[in-house]
Amino acid sequence: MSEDYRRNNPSDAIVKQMVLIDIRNMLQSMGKDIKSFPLPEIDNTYDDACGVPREIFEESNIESTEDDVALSESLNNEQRAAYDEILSSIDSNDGGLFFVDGPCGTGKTFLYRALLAKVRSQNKIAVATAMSGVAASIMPGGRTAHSRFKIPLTIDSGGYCSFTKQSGTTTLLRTASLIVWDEVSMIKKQAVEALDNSMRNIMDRPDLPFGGKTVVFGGDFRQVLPVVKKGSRAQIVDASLRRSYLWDYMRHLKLVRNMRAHNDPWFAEYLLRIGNGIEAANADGEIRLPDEICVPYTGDGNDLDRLIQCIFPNLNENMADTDYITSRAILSTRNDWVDRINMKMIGSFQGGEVEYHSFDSAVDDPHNYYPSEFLNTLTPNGLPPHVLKLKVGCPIILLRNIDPANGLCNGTRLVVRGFQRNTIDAEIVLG
Ligand SMILES: Nc1ncnc2c1ncn2[C@@H]1O[C@H](COP(=O)(O)OP(=O)(O)OP(=O)(O)O)[C@@H](O)[C@H]1O
Repeated sequence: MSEDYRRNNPSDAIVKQMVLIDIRNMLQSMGKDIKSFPLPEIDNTYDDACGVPREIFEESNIESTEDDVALSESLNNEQRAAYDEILSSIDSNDGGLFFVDGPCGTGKTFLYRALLAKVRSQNKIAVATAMSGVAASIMPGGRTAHSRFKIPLTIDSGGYCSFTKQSGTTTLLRTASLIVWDEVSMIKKQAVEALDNSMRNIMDRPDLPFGGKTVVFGGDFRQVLPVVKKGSRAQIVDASLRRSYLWDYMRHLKLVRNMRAHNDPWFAEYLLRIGNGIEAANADGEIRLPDEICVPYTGDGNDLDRLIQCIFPNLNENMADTDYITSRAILSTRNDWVDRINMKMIGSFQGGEVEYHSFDSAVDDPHNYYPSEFLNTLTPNGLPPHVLKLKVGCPIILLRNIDPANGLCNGTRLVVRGFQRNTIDAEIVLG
């Protein structure tokens, strides 16, 4: 970080201040305060935000590209109707809630991008969020909803977001003309209701949903629903936004035409049949995948190698090609399988291997019930394995929101370019 600043600034003191300001901003975006760390005092003279809350400063500096501004000209009829309706709600005083309802590939993201560009080109603030970091990162200025709205990780009905009335988040949300929240079908209704409660409060309009803002939700209930640990089907459905009191306030904007289908119409229709529950299934509700999209299982011990060979053919000739690396992926349902597949894949890459080890120890464990050998075998969500093996050129995925404003958020895909003792040099390739 300091090296970047040093190029334009010979003074050590100024470089130090600029780095401290960056660290403060990153900590702020994670909901932390630099004052709780033993770091030198900050001199705000070097802060380019000049006292404007960081959230507003960043949002007002998002510049829409020419391509994004031009998107509105190529909307299809359904997208155009939704676009016009949402824009006219922004101009009204009482806002409105919208749910963009479309199966995968019907151009929901395309529509959000067109809306965000239009609103920002009028020098208004548009806040773009999604449930996952990956979906957030394909919208300009996108953030995960949890980090943007400070939604508590566990939340009951009637809860509130954890920003205060004096915070930068409050100023941002009060000023915003449009809020977009994608993948809301995957989020628990209590999280959306918490934002509703907080918005009614900060806007001082307790009788209007979201305090009279224009909020565009999007998602597809045919895809993934909220996670309810050990929840039954009924509990999962009950946790979804469709069961919220807010659902009835939403104007439903349907997108039906599949804009991705021209690449692979058969697959688009197949996914739609599964999502709509009309694909043939056996008595246990299981669907048989057609042979032409399967790598057959033989049980001879080489199945995983065959799968890797099929998805990543000629890996070593193509490993420098970022398009090749990022346009394919092997997904797995369990973390221990992900680790096994990763180990095999790393073995297939050319070049020297570097190993990073975690430091696992249990706090307050005087009888050593949790020895580090045991802790090292655990594969919890969101943490890398105890032994992380990497090679230059291999793809990696970020598991934390380190610097969302600069594209480093949970789900960003990168390619390893080099190694330091405690850090990895990597280049963002997607997200
Ligand atoms: N009006 C349009 N004109 C041209 N291309 C479009 C249009 N709308 C969408 N597309 C293209 O169709 C593809 C799918 O669109 P998009 O990603 O917005 O769909 P989505 O509904 O968000 O899909 P998913 O639910 O899978 O995320 C993209 O390549 C997008 O650029």
